[in-house]
Amino acid sequence: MSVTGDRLVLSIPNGLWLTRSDDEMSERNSLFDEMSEEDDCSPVRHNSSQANPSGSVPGVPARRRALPIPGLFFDPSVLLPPERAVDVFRKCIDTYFRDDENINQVMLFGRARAGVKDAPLESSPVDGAPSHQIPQANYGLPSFLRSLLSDLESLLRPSLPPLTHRLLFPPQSEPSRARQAIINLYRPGEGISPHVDLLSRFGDGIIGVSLGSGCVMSFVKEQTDSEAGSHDGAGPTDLAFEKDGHSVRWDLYLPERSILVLSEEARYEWTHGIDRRMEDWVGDNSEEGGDDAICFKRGLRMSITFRWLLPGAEVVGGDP
Ligand SMILES: O=C(O)CCC(=O)C(=O)O
Ligand SMILES: [Fe+2]
Repeated sequence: MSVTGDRLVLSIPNGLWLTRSDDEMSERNSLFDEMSEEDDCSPVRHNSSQANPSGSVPGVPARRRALPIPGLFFDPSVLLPPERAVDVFRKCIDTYFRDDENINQVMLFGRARAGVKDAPLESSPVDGAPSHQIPQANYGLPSFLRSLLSDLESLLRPSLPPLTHRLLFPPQSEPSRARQAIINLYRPGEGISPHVDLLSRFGDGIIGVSLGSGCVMSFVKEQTDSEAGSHDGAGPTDLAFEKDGHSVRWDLYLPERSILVLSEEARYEWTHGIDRRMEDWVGDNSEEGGDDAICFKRGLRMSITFRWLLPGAEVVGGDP
């Protein structure tokens, strides 16, 4: 692990926990799982009621559109423009991952806004104000991530409830907050164990961007005895929904360039994780009730996740 200015770079051998020296050892942060065996899906289409000819267990096909989980926002039609996605992906690879294939995670820290005293002198004048008085959005993050956040702010505005949008992109009048960007790189076959993002470190309102390749993300919620009993046999009929006695699970396909927002119940009460697989079975775009699935082989995937650091948690990477 090394700290360079506002940048904390962690080198994590595949399959090991990201370990910390503080009390968060007991909570999950980012555990990458790697497949030990090669798996493959040769056919492009698959009927979910049949066995997968490659011999792997396809499970239920994942869903492609928003899940009925309060606080989870996902619109498959809201995508980063292709050139922006390629640009950010390349920039991250070149800057953080090119020289060491063992690095699969990088954390960066910034502020939603620099206060007057923190604002860098070189910020460009806006509305005629002297440059040293201009609060700068996402100060501390590299410029390509600041631009990405600005794109996300515009892209998400029409599809998010205003309060959720405000949670992610607070107005200038609100006190400055520390933001973390975590960049995860997944080679095909790798995943991340089901987890809830650290409760002691991160606040509400998480944005995740998928780049390079899609993958299925699974959401699981443990049920109380009364919930388990009351829904007996009456869960959603959607194929991507699974329920056993004690938990419910939804699988959502995140295509490359897509954007996921987790807040409230989705952030606090559901785990999210990515199974380690070489391919994903995804429901086709036909109307509800169709059980055809399409196999997507996983490629090199990068996710960029933006989260709020709780007060006091900023010290992790040094205060910008
Ligand atoms: O790769 C992703 O999209 C999720 C990453 C994640 O959940 C995390 O780093 O906490
Ligand atoms: Fe997470």
